Amino acid sequence: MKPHYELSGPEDAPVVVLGNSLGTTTALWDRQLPVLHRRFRVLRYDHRGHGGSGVVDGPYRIDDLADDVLELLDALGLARVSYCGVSMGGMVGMWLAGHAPERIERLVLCCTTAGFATAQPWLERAAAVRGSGTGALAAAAVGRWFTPAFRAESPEVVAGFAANLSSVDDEGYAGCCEALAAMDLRSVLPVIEAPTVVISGASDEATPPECGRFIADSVPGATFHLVPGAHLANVESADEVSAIVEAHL
Ligand SMILES: O=C(O)CC1=CCC(=O)O1
Repeated sequence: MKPHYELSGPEDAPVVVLGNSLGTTTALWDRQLPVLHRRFRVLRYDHRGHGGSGVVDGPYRIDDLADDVLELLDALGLARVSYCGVSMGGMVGMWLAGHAPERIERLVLCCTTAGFATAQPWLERAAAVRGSGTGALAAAAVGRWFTPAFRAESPEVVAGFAANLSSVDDEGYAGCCEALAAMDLRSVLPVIEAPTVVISGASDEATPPECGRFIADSVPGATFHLVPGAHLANVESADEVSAIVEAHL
């Protein structure tokens, strides 16, 4: 299904697509926009069930989320783009670069993994959210997304992310959890041709730095950066991440 999208920045500039993590919306990238708009046309979109996108019943697979991006690129007449993704958005990026290499110019993978050790926690979370809704997850989620120091310093930013998560459709969130349960992208990493940068948050417990290092070691020529922050390190270390992204793209 074609997702909700927002295009911004200079109309004649090369396009970079920004992919979000589970439970977040296009607002995830607000802090990167001033830097990216200097040189790029920015295409942000929401995963199915998230933000302004429609929802279909789950379970989904990462392939479905990636097909949504390809449908959007086709609808906008974009043959080839660069792609940056945080967490689940990064998984979509790995899938696209591995399965549709002709569409991906350069790749940034932030706070992500090519596979989880076990599916069970994701299946349990899918069941929990179908029972109690996304609002019930918000407090625990922001505890994974931001360090205690950032939560204390920027409570209004954290509250905004919690509110956005609470607005995510329950079935859409659950379907994405099931995509994460089934996701294993390890076999595509060695065939990725797009020049790739991997970024991890030093305090990320959801996709710890060793997950990023594994990706960087497996994608030919990829480089690895460790920045301060937890799972949404692009928010917490916005300047560092923006500089890495701009330099790579
Ligand atoms: O559990 C979370 O919220 C962290 C996370 C894992 C995959 C993703 O996109 O976010």
